[in-house]
Amino acid sequence: MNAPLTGKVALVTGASRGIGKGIALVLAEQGATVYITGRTVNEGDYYLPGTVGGTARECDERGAESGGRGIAVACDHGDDDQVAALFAQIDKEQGRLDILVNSATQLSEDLLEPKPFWEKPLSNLEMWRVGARSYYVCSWHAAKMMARQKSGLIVMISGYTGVTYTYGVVFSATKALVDRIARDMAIELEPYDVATVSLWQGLTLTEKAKDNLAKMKGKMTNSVAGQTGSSVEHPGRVIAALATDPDIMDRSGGTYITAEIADEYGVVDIDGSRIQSMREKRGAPLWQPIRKVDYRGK
Ligand SMILES: NC(=O)c1ccc[n+]([C@@H]2O[C@H](COP(=O)([O-])OP(=O)(O)OC[C@H]3O[C@@H](n4cnc5c(N)ncnc54)[C@H](O)[C@@H]3O)[C@@H](O)[C@H]2O)c1
Repeated sequence: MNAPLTGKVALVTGASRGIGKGIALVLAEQGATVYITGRTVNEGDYYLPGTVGGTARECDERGAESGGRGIAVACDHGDDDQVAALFAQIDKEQGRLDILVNSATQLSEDLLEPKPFWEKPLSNLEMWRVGARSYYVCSWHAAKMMARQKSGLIVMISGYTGVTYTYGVVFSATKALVDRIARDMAIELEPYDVATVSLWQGLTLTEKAKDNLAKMKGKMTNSVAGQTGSSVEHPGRVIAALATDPDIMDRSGGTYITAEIADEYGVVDIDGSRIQSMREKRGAPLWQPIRKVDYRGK
């Protein structure tokens, strides 16, 4: 029963499907109690696949040996009151929070349409509301609990798009913003031994990504060409390694390429394969994530 994350409490936002779901499953398998959010209200079959209840059930199954489990909470991350209620619930039920993974992002339907920004609707700014602002709001709540307990890890799921042009102006700016939020939060959280990191995730074979790749067949954009992609669980394995690293504070405030940090921890994908970083694969030296630096006034 003594798994690496036994006794730890985690929250993974946007985990009814996609990367959030993959991360939740790994954290539960490694022993954590994982709160899972998504907007889906499960009327009828609570455990419907593709809903928060469905992920919670899979977490229970994956945590059968380690004592890990999933707790589903319907929460729209665009609604501050719902998010406040979520954190009040975690505090009441667990009294602590060890890991926050910000993953919920409301991608626009026209994300892949190659139109300039002024020809896309202003509603695309939803990606800032649920994808950047929402990362800040959850981190704000989590920081209160983590500073109180003097430990914790806050993870931003970000991407190379923080420094590259990918899928247009709004999407790229979303990732640049969350990278920067993680860097500055780290400075203020350092006295409390709470770490923040932003992870540049490469192509990940979510349900949606597989669908998009099928649609794009034969007309691959520069941003995805040549990538093989990882499973949705690979980033979860990396986050579990970060969460159990006794020297995690040395990394706090940094932006890391998930594939590169996986190599540092000896983490492989579920099929045993090593995931290659896009930077390595395509020799793109300008894609420099910023590792931990103290840039205060320097
Ligand atoms: N898939 C990739 O290849 C890839 C690569 C790099 C980075 N990322 C990043 O990973 C993160 C997750 O992306 P994904 O590919 O898993 O997306 P996805 O669309 O498959 O999953 C998004 C999840 O967020 C939830 N969500 C969306 N809006 C919400 C809201 N308002 N409230 C609560 N939950 C909400 C959805 O229900 C879903 O569970 C995003 O930040 C994305 O930019 C993805």
